[in-house]
Amino acid sequence: MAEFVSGVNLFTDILNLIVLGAGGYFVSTGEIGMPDLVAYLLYIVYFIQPIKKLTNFIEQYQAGMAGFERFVEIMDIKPEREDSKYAKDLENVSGDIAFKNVSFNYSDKEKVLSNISLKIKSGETLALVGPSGGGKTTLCHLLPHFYEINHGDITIDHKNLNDITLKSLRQNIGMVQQDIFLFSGTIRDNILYCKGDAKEEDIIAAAKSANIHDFIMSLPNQYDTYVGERGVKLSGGQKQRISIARVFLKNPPILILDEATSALDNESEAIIQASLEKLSKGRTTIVVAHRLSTIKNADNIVVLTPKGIEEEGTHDTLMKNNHIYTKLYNAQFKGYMPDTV
Ligand SMILES: Nc1ncnc2c1ncn2[C@@H]1O[C@H](COP(=O)(O)OP(=O)(O)OP(=O)(O)O)[C@@H](O)[C@H]1O
Repeated sequence: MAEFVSGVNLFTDILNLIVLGAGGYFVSTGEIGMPDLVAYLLYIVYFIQPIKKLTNFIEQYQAGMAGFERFVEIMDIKPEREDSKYAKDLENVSGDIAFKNVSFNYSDKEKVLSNISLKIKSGETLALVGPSGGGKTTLCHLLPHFYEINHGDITIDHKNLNDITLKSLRQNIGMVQQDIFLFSGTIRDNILYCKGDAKEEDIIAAAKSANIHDFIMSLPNQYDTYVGERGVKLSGGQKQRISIARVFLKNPPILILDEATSALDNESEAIIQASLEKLSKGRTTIVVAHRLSTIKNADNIVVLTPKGIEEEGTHDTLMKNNHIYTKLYNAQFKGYMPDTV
């Protein structure tokens, strides 16, 4: 299709040149007069240019859809799974979460998570830390049922994920991920994605809570500003804050924050951290933390390594243990590297 579109655009460009060239030639030889030339120009404007606009529209639509499908893949489709006939909607969620002896692997080759058990009480924050590849993101992705586990149970409010309709499950979970997806459209469209019927004042309140409203108002078209290839270019921090506004608007009782590893400048990081703290208030939150400074106040910190859960407790308890967490912490704050993690 893309080849067809660019082929049509090339064709209309050549047609424009031929018509203009021929018009110029016949005017210069005196064979046609000005009225004919005007007719030629009208032909270009009314016939050829609309074809071009249409093909450009198709091109933009395709680019937008490709990105949109990637996003939907994350929140809606992965994997294609039918609800069981006993599945019920998750309603009035309080947000108690439990993983009981959960094992999971992507393929037959190696187990990514083996016999993981943990609990998160309603409204509390659990932080996952540990070396790269330990399975932190994977564990988060099991909660919205992106994958089927091989063994064990995952429950929300004591209801097994298998007995909850996928749609209602995901309506109750908000995610702020490392890879932020904004689709081609306006800033308003992007904030509205999870709640299409939201009122204007709610959109603005969400943007204010995500510390992005003032920036949006500084743009010439404000909330109607286009983002994406043909729109305004946004920094990583600004995109992150728009994705946070989206979750504020959705207002789910359960939150998954997979902290971005990419370097944000200190100012952006502080602003984003402040809005994430506000977002997680009163919600059951799982946070994957790479910067340990952000999770000192978490109710529970789990150290996940390829061996499984190696340590668990509050920041103070884990520092007293003087084991893996202490080494990770000291590596970040005192500048020396751990030798065993
Ligand atoms: N979609 C996937 N398909 C196959 N293997 C995967 C997939 N995603 C992750 N893995 C593998 O699973 C293991 C755990 O990865 P995961 O991303 O969960 O770790 P992590 O602790 O979140 O790492 P990081 O701190 O680098 O984000 C790794 O060996 C990784 O290569």
